[in-house]
Amino acid sequence: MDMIVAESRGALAARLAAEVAGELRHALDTHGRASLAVPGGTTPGPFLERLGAEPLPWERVTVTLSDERCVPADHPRSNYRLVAATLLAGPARAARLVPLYDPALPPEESLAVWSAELARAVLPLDVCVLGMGDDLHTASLFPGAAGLAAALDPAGEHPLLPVRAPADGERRITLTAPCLRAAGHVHLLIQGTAKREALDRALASRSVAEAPVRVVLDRPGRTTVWYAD
Ligand SMILES: O=C(O)[C@H](O)[C@@H](O)[C@H](O)[C@H](O)COP(=O)(O)O
Repeated sequence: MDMIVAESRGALAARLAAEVAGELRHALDTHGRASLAVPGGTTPGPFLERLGAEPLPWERVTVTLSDERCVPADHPRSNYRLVAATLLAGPARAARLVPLYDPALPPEESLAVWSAELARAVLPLDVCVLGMGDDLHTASLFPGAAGLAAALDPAGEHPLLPVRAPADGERRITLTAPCLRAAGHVHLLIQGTAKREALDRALASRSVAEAPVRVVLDRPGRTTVWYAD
């Protein structure tokens, strides 16, 4: 795991956007298309906006989410809504955004439909940008979550699984650990001393169940942590 510390949160967003754009360009040059997963939450907005302004052939890029709350796409908590409003607000609007959840379908059918679409058109991810919580979750792989063991299973064959966030029981859909670990490049975007301290706890932890973010940390040269105070 490599770590880059930026002098400000603005510089962090700009530097990560340039790095991810370069990795997408490499994927496009190598196999004609590129796939990217991005997180929701309160941190990634400036990064997503900077990336979306990059001059790429976005019509050949497929974007999806690291996880999704089980809410309609126009709901304030929707990650799809966040990404559509930031990353896809400019030149990147030509990209295809693949959701992880369709409230119009029964949950099992929604999971099957989008799992199949990820397998057909998105996976393996060329680039995966993730966030992290102070509780050491990433995507929606929350410690103590109902469904966590199946989502962490290294032999698991599902790219997507349902979980419930332990704090409030919110239903979520998450990319699973094998799916995250198969990504070409993983970038963990964190800000603030509380998350810096949480990262230290994750690195010291010996339990993936207690520190799910570990599923992407032990990847020398393929995972980079991006941090600013
Ligand atoms: O749906 C989500 O909430 C995200 O995908 C989640 O994994 C997020 O990255 C972390 O919870 C950090 O969130 P903040 O950026 O808000 O701290």
